[in-house]
This record gives sequence, C-alpha cells and structure tokens, in this order.
Amino acid sequence: MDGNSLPSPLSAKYKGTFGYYTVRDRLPVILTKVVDTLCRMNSKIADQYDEEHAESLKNICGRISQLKYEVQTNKPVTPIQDGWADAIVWDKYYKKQKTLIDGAEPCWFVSPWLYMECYMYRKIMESIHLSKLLGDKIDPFRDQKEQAFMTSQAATIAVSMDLMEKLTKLDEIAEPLKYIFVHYLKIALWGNKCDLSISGGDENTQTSCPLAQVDILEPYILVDNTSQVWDTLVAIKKAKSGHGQLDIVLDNAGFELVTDLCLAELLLSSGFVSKVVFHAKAMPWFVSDVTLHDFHWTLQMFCASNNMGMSHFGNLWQSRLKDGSWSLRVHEFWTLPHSFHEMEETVPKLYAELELSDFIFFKGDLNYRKLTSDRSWDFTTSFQKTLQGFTPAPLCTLRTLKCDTVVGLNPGQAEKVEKEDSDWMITGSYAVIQAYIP
Ligand SMILES: O=P(O)(O)OC[C@@]1(O)O[C@H](CO)[C@@H](O)[C@@H]1O
Ligand SMILES: [Mn+2]
Repeated sequence: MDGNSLPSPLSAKYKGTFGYYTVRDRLPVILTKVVDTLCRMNSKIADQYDEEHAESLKNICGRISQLKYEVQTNKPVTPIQDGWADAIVWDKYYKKQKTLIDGAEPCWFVSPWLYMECYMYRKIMESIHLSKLLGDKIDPFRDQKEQAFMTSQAATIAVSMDLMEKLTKLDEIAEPLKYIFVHYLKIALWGNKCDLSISGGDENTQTSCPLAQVDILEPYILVDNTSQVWDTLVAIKKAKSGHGQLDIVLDNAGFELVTDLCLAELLLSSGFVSKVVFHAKAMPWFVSDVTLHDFHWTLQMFCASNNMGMSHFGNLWQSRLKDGSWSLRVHEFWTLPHSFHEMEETVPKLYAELELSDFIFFKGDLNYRKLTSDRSWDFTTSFQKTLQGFTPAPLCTLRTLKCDTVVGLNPGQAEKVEKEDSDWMITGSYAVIQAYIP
C-alpha cells in the first residue's frame, strides 16, 4: 500500500479474521435466532390478527431460512426487491461492488465484511417487507431489545438518580463540572458494551454499577481524547453563548441509549448546548440498534417507572421532544452499507445537515467501522486520515472494540495489548474515545 492507496477492506475471504468467523459462524446464529423468534410469534400473530397473517409469518421464516442457506453456501448477493426507497441505492452499491471484483458476483466470503453484514440485516427486513400483511408490523429484535432494557434496570436507576441529584444542585456541588462530564462521557462509552449483535442476540446487559465501573475500566481505554472534547465543548459554549447544537448518532437500545440520553441531558442542562439531535435507525438493525419506536418506548418506560429519577427524566425528555430542544431523526443512510466518507456524495443533504451541528458523537463499533471505512489500517494510522475527508463538524467516536480494526494507537501499543488479551479487538473489553477537532 503506497501513500495514496488504501488498505484492503475487512472481508470473510481472509480466514482467521473476525469477519471470517462472523460470516461463517455468527451470522447464521443470528439468522437462526430471528427465525426462532418469528416462529414463536406465530400463535400471538394468529390471535392478534388471523390465520392468514400467521401463514404470512411462516413465509417470512421461510425466506430468512433461505437467506441463512445462502450465507452458509456463499451464494451471490441478490437484489433488494421490497420496493422500499433505499432498494435503488443498494442496487447502485451492488453494481459498484461488482466493478471492484472485475464483474464477478458479490458474495458472502469474497465481498467486504461491512457490505455483507449490512446486506444481511437489510435482507432480513426485505423478508418481512415482502409480506403484504405484516410488512411494517414486525421488528424481529424487539423482544430482545426490550428484555435488555428491563434487565438493566438497576444500572438505569443508578445513573438516573445520580444524574438527577447532580443536576438539581449543579451550582452547589464541589465536583467541578468537568469531572461530571468526563464521568458521564465514559458511562456512555462503556454503555456500548451492551450490544446484542456481538452476543449473537444472547442477553448482554449492564449488570455491574456503571458509576463504579468507570474508574475500574480506565486502563482499558486505548485512546482518550476526552480533554480535547471537553475543551471543544467549552469553546462551543462560549462561541454560541450556550445555544449550540449537539448531534448523537445512536447505536444500541437498552442501557446504551440510557447513557446517551443522560450525556445529552447533562450537556443541555449545564448550558453547553440548547439543542440535541438524535439519529436513530430507519429500520431494525444489527439486532439492538435504536429505531424510532425503541426511542419512544424507552421514554415511555422512564415515565411509567416508579423510580423518582426515571420518571423525572422520562417526563422531562418527553417535554424536550415537544419543545424542540431534543429532536429525533432517521435517515436511510445509517442503514446502508456505505462508509461515512461516501456520505457527502451519496446523500449530500444529510451531510449538509450534519455540518449544522457544533459537535457530533458517534456511538459504537459499526459507526466506527463506517467512519474508518472498515479497512485493515496500520494501528498507528491517524484517525483523521481514516476519515478520508468525512469532517462535517468536530466529532468524537465512543466505541468499545468489537471488530479487528482500530487506528490512532501509539507505536507498540497494539503489540502490548495483544500480549495482555489476544481477543482485545473483538470482545468490547477495550475502548477508544477518538476525536477529530479541526
Ligand atoms: O455497533 P455496535 O453495536 O457497537 O457493534 C456492532 C457489532 O456487534 O456488530 C459487528 C459484528 O457482527 C461489529 O461491528 C460489532 O461487533
Ligand atoms: Mn449496534
């Protein structure tokens, strides 16, 4: 690779990589779990609707079982045919991928891992969308996401009560605001460990106290640009007299979303910004990613809670959505296979929207992979270089490592961590707080 050429995209064609293990073993497990979940819905659907709907559900299961067969036997990619608006974009992307492999058919164990994994989740939704009766009524991951929220209640109560206490006496407490910010930034960072894709859909909730774990996990942060982030937010507060806009590109529902809402509330309540824009997924994605429904359901659960902190924030956050200080957006781009440096050309309006932001947090591993175009970069490559010009605003990624690509490390750092834990890149045990501040 010379100074201009790019390292190759991660792919299941490279045996021994996490992409290979994912396509060979993990994706079939996730597809099997989806079929099991939908089959268990059969009697509920028959009661809720009728036998015709139950039959339609069986057809959906059949299509997803066929998809699993195609993954396992490395069949070529087939077009998205559910007539949704993004199908055209997927088709253009497919044609471009074909040219990259001299006209050969993109397939599971040859094409880029990022493309194939995003394509799988889109094909799951195509299988559902093709059902005329159930096409927009089913989120195959809903039960798992809601279960994840319910089993993280202790942690959710802990952060809700702690944040409420701090915010109600912000002027009096001795703790400098920076300390509180750093604490809630790192609670949001480690909230990313609660991801149902890495666990193949198995329970993966926050069981330990998130407040206590911040200090314990400090040594596992491999790159920590927290101070630059803090300084930038202070500068934004001054330059915009507290009327700046923060954007958070969300990742997982459940406890991770709770931590994102808390971070947003801290920055708004303490006057750093006056507007927060949350970006959710337009369809169920990577098992636990936040959809519009998940976001609203989470706030409803907060409102309905008998915990004082949760109900306080549930009511406050619903009023923020009403008064516009919080807004919730979806765009099809976040559920396309594109890396983020392709955004400006692919969806210029979204890029222009992000340029209006004063600061953008990107949550999680899939967003990190798309920020850095999911390539086998040298570990010491600068984060900015891997953005390849994706710089709509000052930004920061809060990511626990769950995929074998990471950049911005010091010389020798990767080798040192590898000796400590040979799975350091794929279990979510290590993390990065990496900022691009122009
Ligand atoms: O984006 P998230 O929720 O932090 O992680 C997504 C993920 O679980 O899915 C992919 C592997 O299947 C990896 O990017 C990562 O492990
Ligand atoms: Mn996710």
